[in-house]
Amino acid sequence: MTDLPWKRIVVKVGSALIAPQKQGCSSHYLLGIAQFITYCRAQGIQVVLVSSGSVAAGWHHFGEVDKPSVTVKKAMAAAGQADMMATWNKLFDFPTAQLLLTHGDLRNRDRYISIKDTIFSLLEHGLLPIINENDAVTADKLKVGDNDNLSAMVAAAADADTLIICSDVNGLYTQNPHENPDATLIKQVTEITAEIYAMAGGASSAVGTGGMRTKIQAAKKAISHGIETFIINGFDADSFNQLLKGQNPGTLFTSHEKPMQEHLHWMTHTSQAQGEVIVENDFDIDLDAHSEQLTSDDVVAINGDFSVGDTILVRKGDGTKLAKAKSNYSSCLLSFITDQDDREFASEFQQKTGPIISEKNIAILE
Ligand SMILES: Nc1ncnc2c1ncn2[C@@H]1O[C@H](COP(=O)(O)OP(=O)(O)O)[C@@H](O)[C@H]1O
Ligand SMILES: N[C@@H](CCC(=O)OP(=O)(O)O)C(=O)O
Repeated sequence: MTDLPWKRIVVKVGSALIAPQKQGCSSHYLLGIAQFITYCRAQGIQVVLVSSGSVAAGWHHFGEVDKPSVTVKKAMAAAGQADMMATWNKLFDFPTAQLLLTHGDLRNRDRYISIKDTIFSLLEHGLLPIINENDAVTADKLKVGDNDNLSAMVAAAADADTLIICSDVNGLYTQNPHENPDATLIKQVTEITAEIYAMAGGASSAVGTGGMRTKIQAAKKAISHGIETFIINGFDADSFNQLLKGQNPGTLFTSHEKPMQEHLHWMTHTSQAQGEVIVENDFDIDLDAHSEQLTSDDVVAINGDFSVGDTILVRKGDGTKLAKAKSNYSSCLLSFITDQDDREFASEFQQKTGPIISEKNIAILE
């Protein structure tokens, strides 16, 4: 064993490790993961567990179904979540706590802060937070949809330094290894390019969601927050031995040296724009340095209903996304000013009320 450099880690466990046969939970593969978590905690490393598997664990209660409806899947999740927690609890001799989240919770800044507080309080008091999406209640518009992206959002909220995604393959291959025997493992990724995305396909197992594609999205979110990300094979106990020796058992995504500021990261990767402000195609203000210069004169259209403080997307009419930002105006007030024929009145109004978006609350999009 080596001295591990981690202070706080998030371990994400895929469905295939929890309920491989869709016949309820099995502790077969979880034992090695639980030992790894227990060892890390004994070294003073704080651990958050993001566990998939509620749907797969609850599946067997619903007869022989191949493709369950959305409603049945929600019911499977409700049944399987309790079983999954009970299985984890049998493997730990310290207390755990369950958090079930939706994107609706994470994208609301107040609820996001509240989630952060809860995670930190659990960690301070020595509990292991076990997090999953609240599949039983969520709807399309409100869900993250996969636990890879959820684990990256959780890692950012927990201010973790490392995210370990335990899957059913050794890491990212040049192609899906189940479909292409010639695919080779990529050991390290320093930049997530279009080429990396092109390698990653969807899930091919009966229980996985998202496949490698959502793992790359998760890595992208995590590394921009300064969080190193591993994709490893959770079926192989040696993966955990290697991690404990400071080695890379799968694919390592190295983190950015200069992480984004916390609230800008949240705005870029977790919050969802409630509306859009469309500017002229020839708009050329450098929003990074001069966001306050954006005025109603530049705005050609406003889409959606948003309130003061909501996240908005600023984009050009041709579709180019410029920035996500916190709006200082409601959509209603902004439309009122933009529609004014008396431009002098509009200008004076904005001088008194302040800029549409402020410099400290803008995240420039690549
Ligand atoms: N380039 C790739 N490298 C590795 N696996 C890939 C790739 N493209 C697609 N996959 C698929 O992604 C799967 C892992 O994702 P998924 O089934 O969602 O598992 P998990 O439950 O661990 O999230 C692999 O089993 C494989 O079928
Ligand atoms: N929240 C779902 C899992 C969603 C998911 O992303 O699954 P997986 O690809 O196995 O990590 C569940 O508990 O069944």
